[in-house]
Amino acid sequence: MIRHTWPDTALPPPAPVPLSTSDERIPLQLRRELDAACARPAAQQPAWPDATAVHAARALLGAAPPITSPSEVRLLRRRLAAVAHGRAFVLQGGDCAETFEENTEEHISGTVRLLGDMAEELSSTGLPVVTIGRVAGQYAKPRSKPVDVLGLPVYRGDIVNGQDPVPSARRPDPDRLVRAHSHASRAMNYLRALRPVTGDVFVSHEALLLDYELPQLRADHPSEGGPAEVFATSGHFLWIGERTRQLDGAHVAVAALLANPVGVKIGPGTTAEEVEQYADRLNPRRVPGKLTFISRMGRENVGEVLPGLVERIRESGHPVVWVCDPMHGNTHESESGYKTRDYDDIRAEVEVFFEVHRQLGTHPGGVHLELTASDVTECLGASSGVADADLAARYETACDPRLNHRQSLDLVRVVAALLGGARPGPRTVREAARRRARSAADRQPGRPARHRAAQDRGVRVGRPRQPGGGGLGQCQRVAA
Ligand SMILES: O=C[C@H](O)[C@H](O)COP(=O)(O)O
Ligand SMILES: C=C(OP(=O)(O)O)C(=O)O
Repeated sequence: MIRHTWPDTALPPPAPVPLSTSDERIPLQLRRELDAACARPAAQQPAWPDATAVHAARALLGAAPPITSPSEVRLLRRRLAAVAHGRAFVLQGGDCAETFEENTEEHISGTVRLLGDMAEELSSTGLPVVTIGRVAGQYAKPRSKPVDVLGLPVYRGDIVNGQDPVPSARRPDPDRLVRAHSHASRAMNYLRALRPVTGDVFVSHEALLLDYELPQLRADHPSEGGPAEVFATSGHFLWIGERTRQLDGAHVAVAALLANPVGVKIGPGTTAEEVEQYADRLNPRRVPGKLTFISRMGRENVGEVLPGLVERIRESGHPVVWVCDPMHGNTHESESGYKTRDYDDIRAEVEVFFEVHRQLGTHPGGVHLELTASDVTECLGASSGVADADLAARYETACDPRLNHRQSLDLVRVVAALLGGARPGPRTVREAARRRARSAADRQPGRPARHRAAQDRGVRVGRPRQPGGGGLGQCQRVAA
């Protein structure tokens, strides 16, 4: 195998481009707070080779028309508030990595149609669905390693560099920041045109690249009066990824100043203290719908880790939205060498997520999926029966494996059935209240509440107690 050496790797790393925002449209006090936020360490930023070009790109982004508007973002905030109160459900999905090449009518309408079909299935439970695409801005990818198997700098999404495995393509190019904005604007424009047939589709992406996000901040005053709010106009909903959620980092500090609803991806290493700190930092005024936790634990960990986090937040009284991303904790390499995910693992993580919320009397607020309407072969299993030997046929993702059309519909039927079962009707509301009362009683020394509830349902949460049974962390079905 040829190992390429990227020409710039021999040079000292370029000086970081200052991230401060000097946009005078933002009130001075907020600008100062943003500057302080940006002075914190920011993980996963590209080593742009040319600082002048980055400044030029930022100036263009600062002058460009916004992709989303404050009024749309406020509408989403209200919808997510309903989710936080248990009265609606979030369906968030789309490509792992959008590409400029696939920013086409066919691709976008395919995703929107699929999300629409899935939303319809979910709304048969009686709960309104808040549909949020990973669309119109999902161009940046955090990576586990800086170089790939060929020794080339990794692909970091079309907003940074190209996929081709050659050194010139992998060089970060600041002009791509501007191209990303123009692709996102076009996608958003088309989504607005589709609105009459598909209802509201809000857009979201990982707020990873601060050089993209900061120039697009704009201030707006609520119509009912009150102080100016700062909006990220690159999307409606932005999330902080598992790799950039450092509590002392720039991503959390910047997100804390935004009026947009924000999400935090939380993996299996997340502690109860951390989730409470995210809630205190990102939503100090406890506005329902402002903060979403996107749990991406993996099938093996979700039953062990998630209950403690949900309990802590429930006890803190923070009105968060809980969403399950069953994709990112279930990635593995197939025998044939493809990065893949097994439908059974994805489904199992969703089931445990619902079970945890059922036991704790909290609302399983949504799912976050990497999917495409195309008939790709990237994830294994489900009714389309994709096997390892099939992966090569249509493995087209730019980064992580997505559910294809059939797999997405298979999964949403499972989610709808779980949601139908979890929906609080009059009886289950009383039951939830009883459970909460029991839980208070169980805080006295003795069995933890969730273990008692688990026994009631034939489901065990937490580590198995049998000698030699260590290592299994997920909820386990036990013989009834
Ligand atoms: O989508 C998520 C991450 O960007 C992706 O899983 C990272 O992939 P890697 O571990 O191959 O770098
Ligand atoms: C990178 C992603 O996820 P995570 O941060 O959870 O790994 C993603 O959703 O694209």
